[in-house]
Amino acid sequence: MTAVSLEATDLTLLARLASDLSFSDAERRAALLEGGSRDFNAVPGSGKTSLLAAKLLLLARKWPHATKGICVLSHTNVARDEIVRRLAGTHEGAMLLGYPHFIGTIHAFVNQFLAMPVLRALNLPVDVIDDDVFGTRALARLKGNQYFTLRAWLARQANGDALVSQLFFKGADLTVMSGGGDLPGPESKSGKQLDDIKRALSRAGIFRHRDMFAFALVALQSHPDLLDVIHRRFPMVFVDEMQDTSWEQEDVLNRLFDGKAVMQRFGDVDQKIILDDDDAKLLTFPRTGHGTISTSKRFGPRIAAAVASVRISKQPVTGEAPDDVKPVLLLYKTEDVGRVLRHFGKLVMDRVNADALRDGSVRAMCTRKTVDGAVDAGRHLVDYWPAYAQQMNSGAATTAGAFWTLIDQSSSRPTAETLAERAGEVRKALLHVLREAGASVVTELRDARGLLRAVAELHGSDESMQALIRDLVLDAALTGSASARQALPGILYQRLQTLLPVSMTAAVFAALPVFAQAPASVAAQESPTICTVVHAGRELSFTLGTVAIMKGETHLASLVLESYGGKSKRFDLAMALPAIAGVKGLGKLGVTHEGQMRNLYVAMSRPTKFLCLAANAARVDDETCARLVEKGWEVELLT
Ligand SMILES: Nc1ncnc2c1ncn2[C@@H]1O[C@H](COP(=O)(O)OP(=O)(O)OP(=O)(O)O)[C@@H](O)[C@H]1O
Repeated sequence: MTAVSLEATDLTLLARLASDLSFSDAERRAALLEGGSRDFNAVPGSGKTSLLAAKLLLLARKWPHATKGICVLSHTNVARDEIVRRLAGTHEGAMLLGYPHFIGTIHAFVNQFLAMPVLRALNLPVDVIDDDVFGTRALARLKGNQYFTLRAWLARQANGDALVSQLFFKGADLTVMSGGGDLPGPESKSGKQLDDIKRALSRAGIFRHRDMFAFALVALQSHPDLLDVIHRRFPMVFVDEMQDTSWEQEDVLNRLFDGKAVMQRFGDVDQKIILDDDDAKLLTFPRTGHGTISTSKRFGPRIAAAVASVRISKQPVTGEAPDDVKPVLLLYKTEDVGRVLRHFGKLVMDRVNADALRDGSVRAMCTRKTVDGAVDAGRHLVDYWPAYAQQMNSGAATTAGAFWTLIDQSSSRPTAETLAERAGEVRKALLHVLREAGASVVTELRDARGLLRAVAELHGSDESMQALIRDLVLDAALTGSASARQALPGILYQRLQTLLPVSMTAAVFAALPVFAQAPASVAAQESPTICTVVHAGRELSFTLGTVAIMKGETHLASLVLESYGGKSKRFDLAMALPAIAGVKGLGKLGVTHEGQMRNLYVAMSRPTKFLCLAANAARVDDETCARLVEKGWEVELLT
């Protein structure tokens, strides 16, 4: 190995190279000075990425090799860009931005050094590597006549579409598997047809991201010398956001570098919220003897204490930032759930001045977009902000009620002049339905004008669609009464069936949110992801979304909305609040409950200044509220 070590005297340079950051504590100094392979588990807001960038700046100054480089791997382009931004600011750092070094995502690294060369050798073209494109193309291919048997089999499965759209290659023998569930036996006719779809799309150059890790294993098996070439090229390897690494990815990295190069991995195992990895038990981060960074530069002691109380590993979290705003527990009655976001906006404006708001972000987060459960609100984002449903329809401009509004206009007997307009409204209504049902015929449609053409392209004729539109425009009996409206989803299911996903049953179709009546609280023009509040002569707009989307962010003020775990059958904040208040610990948790706590841990650790938790008043007891107040919280009932 020809790695480079840093010494204590090197650290003095950081006052010049990274003057906005402080590394004076023993934990950060140990991480900077570590010269061997080691993991570092660090709390939210500890500055993992900037610490790594600072370390790289120091290493760059001492790097002696012309043909060997440092390899820096992240999961997201955001983390990569943050590292590059810091390095580009100094002459020393800029030297790491080109050959022989590599700074990029794990995917980019695996593609460049392993998968692409092997795909070329196998004569497989690469047109697109994208999970969504693959899914759309796989479902479109399934419509072909030759897949009749497979369609019949899929129609009997609850997860038919997911099985087809998530086909991937696993291992060096390129076994076809699916992220959507177990496939039928490889010797069965359906199994062979699924295999056929996957391999046909590969020949057309259409892949999913995880396929690249299987091709990486092919590369290593067919060219074992590659192992030596790569670890000799990169004697030092740094991995950021290690908790988001799947076993497929870690396995490739271990084969390449473990025991051969200095490998230092940074992350926070308690922030692992993406749990779709069957092999998660094999993951090794953080390894025994790992280093720790327990102080957060993002938030102060009260937020730190709350964050620590839901940390699954039970390791301490210390908040070093100022602590001048009390956290708030906002309680709401079930009927007031739709007012929570706007009230939070007022709380923020009461506590933070306009200048500070200009420089920092305000966000509202919920673990769940939507979830079933016959329990009181708030279960998910749509309970708090019904317009969010539009966001979930992958760009479809559907609000609950939009379908009925469009259909209503067409049911009042049209005159000849308005006939074309009415047909247009019905086309839009049908587009909403088909989008929400996940019909592949509309995935590439930008608006309803192309609907007939798309249907004609798929089926050779648009006659039945034309007839349906005509009937909906002219036949008031289909839409004109309450009983007709009740029957309409069933009729549409029959008449649209050849366009619907094979696995869609009549019951699932009739329960699509598009057929729900508009809740009175949804203003037609409400944005799906932005809440705007006017209060005391000021206006504040803030974004709402899932915790998964906002992980890694730093906010000025964050609202964490209670959510329901469909499988766990428990509300996350109802579970966590007694622990946050210090009434009792979290106790023994199942896997799904732990997942809920990890999401809360990520969400509650975003703000620098103001943390607000919102929960249904009926689920929080008096003792919890009283103990929170003792700990310096405000508890407010939304009235
Ligand atoms: N060494 C440091 N000295 C002073 N401030 C720091 C330091 N490191 C980070 N910060 C500040 O702390 C905040 C959080 O940093 P950052 O987002 O990099 O943390 P993180 O470890 O990536 O957090 P998370 O794991 O929650 O995504 C930022 O505002 C950043 O400017």
